[in-house]
Amino acid sequence: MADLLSDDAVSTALADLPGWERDGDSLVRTATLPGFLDAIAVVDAVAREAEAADHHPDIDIRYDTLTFRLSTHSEGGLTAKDPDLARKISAAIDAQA
Ligand SMILES: C[C@H](O)[C@H](O)[C@H]1CNC2=NC(N)=NC(=O)C2=N1
Repeated sequence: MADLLSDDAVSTALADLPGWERDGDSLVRTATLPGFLDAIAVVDAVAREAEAADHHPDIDIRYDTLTFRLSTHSEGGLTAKDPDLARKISAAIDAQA
């Protein structure tokens, strides 16, 4: 169980998450990596973080471009788990870019 974030709390979290935007009940980031294998390396790193957190993003893979979408399905919206995983996804992108 995790509390839904208020609109203000979401805005505050986004101020610290360059590249991420709110889309309704989701946080979304698209990133282009140097190539396909770099993109897959990011997906692999994110998969490990997601398993550790028991919180899983939707991931769209288009050659060298990844789109991550985060929401807490069990709560029907955004919780602290979403910006927490967004930070880890951004770190994985930065490590591979
Ligand atoms: C049983 C397990 O903890 C739940 O299904 C988890 C797994 N991963 C999840 N990921 C996301 N994004 N939202 C959830 O509500 C969620 N629930």
